[in-house]
This record gives sequence, structure tokens and C-alpha cells, in this order.
Amino acid sequence: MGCGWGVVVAALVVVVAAKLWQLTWALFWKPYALTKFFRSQGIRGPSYRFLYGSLGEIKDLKRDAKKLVLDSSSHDISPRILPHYHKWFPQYGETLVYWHGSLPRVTVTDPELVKQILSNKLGFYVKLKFKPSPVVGNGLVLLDGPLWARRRRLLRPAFSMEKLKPMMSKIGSCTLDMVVEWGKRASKGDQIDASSGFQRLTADIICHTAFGSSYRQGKQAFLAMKQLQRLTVAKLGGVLIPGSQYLQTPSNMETWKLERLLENSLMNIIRNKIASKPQNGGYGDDLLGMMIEASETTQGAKMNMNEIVDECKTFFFAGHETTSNLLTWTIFLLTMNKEWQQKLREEVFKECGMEIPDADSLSKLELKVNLVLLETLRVASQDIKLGRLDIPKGTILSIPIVKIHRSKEMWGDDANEFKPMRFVNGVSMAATHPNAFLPFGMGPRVCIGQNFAMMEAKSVLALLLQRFSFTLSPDYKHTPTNNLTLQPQYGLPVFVNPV
Ligand code: HEM
Repeated sequence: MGCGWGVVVAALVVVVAAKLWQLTWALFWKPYALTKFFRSQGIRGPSYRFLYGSLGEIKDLKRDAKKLVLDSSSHDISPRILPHYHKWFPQYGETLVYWHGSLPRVTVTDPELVKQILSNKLGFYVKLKFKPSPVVGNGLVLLDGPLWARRRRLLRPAFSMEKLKPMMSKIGSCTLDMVVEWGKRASKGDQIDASSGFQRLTADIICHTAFGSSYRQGKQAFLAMKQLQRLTVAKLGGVLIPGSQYLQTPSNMETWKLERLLENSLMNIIRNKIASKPQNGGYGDDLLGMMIEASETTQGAKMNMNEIVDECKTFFFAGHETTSNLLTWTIFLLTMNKEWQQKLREEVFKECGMEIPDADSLSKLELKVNLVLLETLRVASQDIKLGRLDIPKGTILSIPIVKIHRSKEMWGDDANEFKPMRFVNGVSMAATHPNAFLPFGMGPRVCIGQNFAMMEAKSVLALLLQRFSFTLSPDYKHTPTNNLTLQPQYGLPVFVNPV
């Protein structure tokens, strides 16, 4: 008996010792070994700090950066939104390694290497999974491998120009509702926060275009998703203590409640849509209808309910704030460059008059939009060779698009100036490298909603410029901030005047 207990205790000691060794290796020795490995290739960066890596320093730098108010005419926004890169690039060069907890993160700005990562033909690079990720679901944005390929093939038809054209009238009518509201406020001399206006407008547009007649239920699901997103952002940037996501904290309980609400609302919309399909008709012109249609008519397994729910979440997540920010920053730039505001308005009048633009007239608008900033993250799923660099499995590769878009080496000495004419000979000729312009990414995972977003942004802008001129309010503070997407921290107060 005594001998039996002795064996159990000895086994326990061995297991605990093995776990402790694993932990010490992962949190202590491995980062030091990797630091040496990266240094031997000339990749340097801030030293690893136990458990937190560089997160503590990044947090402090970001906290201080949030207090900065930039000069409105400055396009170099990196001191505010990427203060860590702003500090480290001059110190360590643009290919540097820093630490997300105990995981190494290598930045890549060389367009050739960026192209190699984003072309990703052999599946070496997989998406970084946000955890927890109730917001994006397991949709197209985060899937990898054969699951991603099948889903992309099923969804592609829904985003073809042909399918998108019928949505233009919905985009037009949503915008005109906003125009009426802005007109009323303009007549009282009120200033308008264009940023929150565009947030509401693009939410309306995505709910109408995604769910058609189920718009109201779609809006309820959308609002739950926005709250979930806020909770998720609050959790990002901290160290995730394993298991903490299962504790009954107020924030976790709020998250679970919203997840159930989002899930149930979306399931109801989908069930109703399937049940109310006319005998000889289709599911309708909205994105959800086209998605169900495509999943039934394409060869191979149908998309099941959970997959469709995941893709609805993806449309909300990927298709709302991105386009809203594009519109916000475009209006900001047009208030700073009045001659361009006038040029665009003249072009709109010439091609569309006072009509709601259709696909034809839109295609004639040469509106240039050059401020779209995103950071794309990928993870190496096995040891790989990137250019001359050896990248060990598990390294997170970070492509700071904001930095690439502002690089003087690639865009010239006027990189920080507003010069739409640099695109006059096409996107690939605007910089020294054809792939230096990456607002929608590139390669097989290029944004599937690119046409949708550009069509939406052009329609909204045309309708606004036909009716209003925009002047920046003296209350505006130039404080771009990163809430997953790039937004003005205190909104974009403008005065609108009828033209
Ligand atoms: C100005 C607006 C937009 C910008 C700047 C933008 C940007 C991007 C970028 C950079 C990626 C690639 C990420 C990567 O390489 O992993 C992406 C992917 C994606 N975008 Fe967009 N996007 C916009 C609008 C939209 C809209 C309106 C939708 C849908 C309604 C959408 C849906 C998606 C989806 C589903 C993906 C994942 C594609 C895949 O991985 O196969 N996006 N977007």
C-alpha cells in the first residue's frame, strides 16, 4: 500500500516537474534562444521581458501617444497610432523583432517580402486568431487552408459587380435619409460629427444590403455585435491568463449574453429567409440571399447554418467601420484641400448631374482616395525562408501598412503630402514598387468586399458633394486612433453648407 502511494507521488512529481520545465522553456529560455537566433541574422529589437515581452513598453508608449494632438496638416500619424514602431524603427531598423508576451513578432516593410507573405500560395502563413473572437466568428477573415478556399469560392459570386449593382439604389436611399438630417442641422448652423454620421450610415447600408427585408432584425444583431467588439477591444493588448475566459467575471458574462443575442438573432433571420422562399423564386438580391443561393447551387457540400451565421458576422465586422473610416478621412482631407473638394464636385456634376449615381456614372468618376490604413497580421505556421531571413515556426509577421504607405523611400519626399495626382498613371506606378499600395491587401486573400466598399464610398461621396460643401470646425482635434480600424478619437466636427 505504502509503495503504491509512493509511485503515485513520484509520478505526480515527474508530471509537475515536466510542466514547470515546459513553462520555464516557453517563458524564459525560448525567447532568449530566439533573440540570439534573430540577432545572428541582423534582426534586432527591444529586449524580451519575462511574461510581458514588449507589451508593457507598448502600453506605456500608447498611453502617452493618446495625449498627443497632431497638427491637422500632418499626414505622418505614426507617432500617435504606432508609437512603438515610431520609436524602434530608427533604433533597430524596419525589420525588427519584439515580443507579444513570449511570442516573437517580426515586422516586414520590404514590399518584395510583403508580396511573398501575402501571395502565400503554399499556405505557410496562417491568420493570427484573435482570442476571444466572438465578433468575427469563424468566417472568411480568419479561416485558413481548404476550409477558407471552399468558403471563398462560395462567397465570390455574391461580390461580383453584376450582383452588387442592384444594391446601389439602397445605398442611395440610405444616404438621402442622412442628407435630409444633415440639411436640417445645417439650416440651424449646427456643426455635424461626420464620423458618427458615417458610422450610422454604413451600419444602415450593410444591414439593408446584407439582410434586405429583415433589416430591423439585422440591425438588432448588428448592435449586439458592436457591443461585443467594444468588449473584445478592451481585452486586446493584455496578457491572456489561460482559463480566465471561462470565469464568471462581469465582462465575461456580458460577453456571453451578447453572443447568445447575436447568434439567436442571426439564426432567426436565416431560418425565416429559407422558410419564406417563393416556390419559383430566389432568395433575393441581398448578400444573405445570394450567400444561401450560392451555397445551394455550387457543387459540393452546402454551407450549414453555423457557417452562414459566421459569414454574416464577418460582413458586419469587415464591411462596416472600414468603409465608414474611408468616408470620414476622405471628408477630412477634402476640408483640408478645398481645391480638391471643388474639383471632385465639378466631376460629380459633370458625370451624374443631380441624379443618384448608377453603376455607369460611378465608373466615370475618377475620385482618388488615398488614406486607408490597416495593419495586417499573419503567423508563420512552419519554419520558413523569407527572402534571406530564416523565420522560425510560430513567429508572428506584422506588416505595418501605415508605415509602408508613408515611406519616403517608396513614395518620394512628398510621401506625407496629399497628392492624389500620384495615382494618375495607375496604382502600380504610384510608388517605386508596384505592391507598395495595400489598403485592401493583395494576393488570394485580397479584400472580397473591395468593389462593394469602393462603390459605396463613391456613391455616398457623390451624393454629398452634389448637395453640400464641407468646412472643418475649429473644434476638430487631429487625433487618429486605432480601434481595430483607424478613427478620429474625438470625431470629425464639420460645418456643412448647401451648394
Ligand atoms: C474601405 C473599406 C475596406 C477596406 C480598407 C478593407 C480592407 C481589407 C483588407 C486589407 C483585407 C485583407 C486582409 C488580409 O490580407 O488578410 C480584407 C479582407 C476582407 N474584407 Fe475587406 N475591406 C474593406 C471593406 C470590406 C467590405 C465592405 C466587406 C464586405 C461587405 C469586406 C469583407 C472582407 C472579407 C470577407 C475579407 C477576408 C477575405 C479573405 O480572407 O478571403 N471588406 N479587407
